[in-house]
Amino acid sequence: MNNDLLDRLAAVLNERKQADPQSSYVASLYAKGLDAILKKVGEEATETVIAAKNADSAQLIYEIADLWFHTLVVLVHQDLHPQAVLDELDRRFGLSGIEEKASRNQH
Ligand SMILES: N=c1c2ncn([C@@H]3O[C@H](COP(=O)(O)OP(=O)(O)OP(=O)(O)O)[C@@H](O)[C@H]3O)c2ncn1[C@@H]1O[C@H](COP(=O)(O)O)[C@@H](O)[C@H]1O
Repeated sequence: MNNDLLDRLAAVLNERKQADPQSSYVASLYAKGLDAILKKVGEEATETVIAAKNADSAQLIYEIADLWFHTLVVLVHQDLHPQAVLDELDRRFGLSGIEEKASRNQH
């Protein structure tokens, strides 16, 4: 998922806070509240586990897309931007030193 896609998706998810729940899936989730959104995250996580155990690659990609999507809905619902998660991953990657080792090996 590149940053541009995350930015555009986060902008749409924010806009849906003002949308009609009858016409938008995301607005309908917001209207149901945090517990309903978290229930979807749990369901998608379970479906991800099942797809992986079945070694079904296409289904696994589909379910992880659903899982990532619903975790993005949680972030935006909590007024957080997905960039904060990328920053945290970036920080951990930097701490691991893998980036430096890889660049050293190229020389
Ligand atoms: N990326 C997604 C996306 N991924 C998954 N989903 C929805 O997430 C749900 C996944 O639930 P399930 O797998 O349980 O399938 P389901 O049986 O249809 O779901 P339920 O009836 O149990 O809720 C489905 O209803 C999918 O349509 C998504 N809905 C919307 N988006 C994006 O969000 C944007 C805003 O969506 P709207 O709010 O609908 O305009 C869209 O432009 C899309 O880019």
